[in-house]
Amino acid sequence: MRRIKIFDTTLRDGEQTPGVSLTVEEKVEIAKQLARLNVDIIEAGFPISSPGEFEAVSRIAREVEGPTIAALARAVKKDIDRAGEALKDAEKKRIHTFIATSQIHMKYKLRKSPEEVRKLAVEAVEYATKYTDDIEFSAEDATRSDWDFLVEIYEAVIDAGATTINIPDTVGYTTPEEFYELIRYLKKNITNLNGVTISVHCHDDLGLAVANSLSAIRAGANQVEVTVNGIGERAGNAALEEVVVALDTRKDFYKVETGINLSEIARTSRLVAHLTGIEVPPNKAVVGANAFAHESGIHQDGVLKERTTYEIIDPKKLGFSGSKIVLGKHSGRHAFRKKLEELGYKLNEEEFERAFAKFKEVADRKKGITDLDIEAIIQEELGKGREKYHVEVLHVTSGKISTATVRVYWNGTEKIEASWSKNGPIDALFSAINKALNLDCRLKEYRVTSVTSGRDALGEVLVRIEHNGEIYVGRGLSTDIIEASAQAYLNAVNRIRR
Ligand SMILES: CC(=O)SCCNC(=O)CCNC(=O)[C@H](O)C(C)(C)COP(=O)(O)OP(=O)(O)OC[C@H]1O[C@@H](n2cnc3c(N)ncnc32)[C@H](O)[C@@H]1OP(=O)(O)O
Ligand SMILES: CC(C)C(=O)C(=O)O
Ligand SMILES: [Mg+2]
Repeated sequence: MRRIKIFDTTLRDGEQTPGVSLTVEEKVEIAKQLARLNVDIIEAGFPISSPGEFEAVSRIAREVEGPTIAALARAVKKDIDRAGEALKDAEKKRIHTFIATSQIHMKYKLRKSPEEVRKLAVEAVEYATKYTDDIEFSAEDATRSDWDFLVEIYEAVIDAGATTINIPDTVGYTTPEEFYELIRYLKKNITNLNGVTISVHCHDDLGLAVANSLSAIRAGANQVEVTVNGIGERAGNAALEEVVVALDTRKDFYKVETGINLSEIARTSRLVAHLTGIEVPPNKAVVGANAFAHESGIHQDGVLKERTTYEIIDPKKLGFSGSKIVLGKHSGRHAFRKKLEELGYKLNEEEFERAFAKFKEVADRKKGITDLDIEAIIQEELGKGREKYHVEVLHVTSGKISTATVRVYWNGTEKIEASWSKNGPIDALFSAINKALNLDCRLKEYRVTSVTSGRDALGEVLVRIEHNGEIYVGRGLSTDIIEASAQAYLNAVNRIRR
């Protein structure tokens, strides 16, 4: 099978993500992880850009074993010197030099003619041979450049010593079909390609970076430049994990392979998200929190019976713990039953149906159903009809000292009133209930969640109380948080005094 080289530019283009700046230590840590992931080339940075960047590239060159270490340089001697010096100690080193070739860039940014640009490119590559024989040349903004000018400049830099020619879609402008044609065109028309690596570098401005990279591979490119989690300038670069996992999953179609150690993908993604501060969106392919999560009943049923019904990638193969079944309003009985089994509940059919109906009712109002919610539903359903105590909140004041007065009913008719003052209204409320019931228990957890939005939002209160060493869960739901708290507390108390 044709081998595709993975050129990781997380530490160079990825660090160009607005708001991201990695310390030397952080860059070294990511580089070591990239080596464990087994990328072929690590673009460690752009040494001329700052002393810290120079130091980071030098440290990576010295400390990271395995991949080739690359450094970026404009087609400028002082940039190439800094890159060459920073790479000095690398076992395998590459200088990556570039210059823009599109009319827009040459005319407005560089203010140079195509002839001058070609000359600078050739001189840069020749100069870089002073430091290494592994030289990559990029024609920046290639996809908006004249195709025949590209052929001319790539031929010239290959003659000058370039061993990799990179075709960047710098502004994410191309499409899979057009990029395919461009790569074919270059392969057909560049006359001195013998053994030279064809690389692509795609940006995601139109959301096509991965598709364009895959299309280029089909057209014959044998190196892809990617970043972990797809971070990078503007909308980012082609995501390493998406390209690599697509090639692996659709090996039947692409018929190529990479050297990536797939089981390191989850760890690498988490490390890069953590150190850059750029969180992975939940719906992101391959590494998003939802990439292997199933919420709807039909899918959950399928996955529980046979994972591959709704999963084309095995999450464990990428270093994730496995698929997730997330309970929500779209879930069905199979998933609900599985969750009850996991939580250790054994319900008869009638209890199960009642609990399931209640679960659907709650899920309609609430975004995320947690294990605690399920526990509360089950306890409430199993205890239905056996509620001994009810509470009425008569009065609550809130201030420096808060006071609550409650009336607690039992056995339908008996009632007692009690008041208590404490620092906060909820504390006063729970103490008043304890007093009315002559109860000794401690509040271990108190949670309020808004289950709907707007001014009349329903608040759900969940309490865990401890009594004689046992934990009891209670749940209350109301538009009034005080009311919901009292209900939740009594709900737990009813379990104690069943
Ligand atoms: C598509 C890409 O991702 S390219 C990489 C982009 N990454 C970065 O720019 C990050 C690091 N960059 C930097 O730290 C700085 O821009 C430096 C150190 C490279 C240069 O800084 P400065 O000398 O202050 O120049 P500045 O960045 O303002 O302008 C860029 C200059 O380089 C020129 N230039 C841009 N690309 C190239 C190139 N590939 N080859 C030669 N010259 C170039 C520009 O025309 C401009 O020249 P001018 O000063 O004669 O007008
Ligand atoms: C330096 C080059 C390869 C680049 O990042 C781009 O063109 O996007
Ligand atoms: Mg780029």
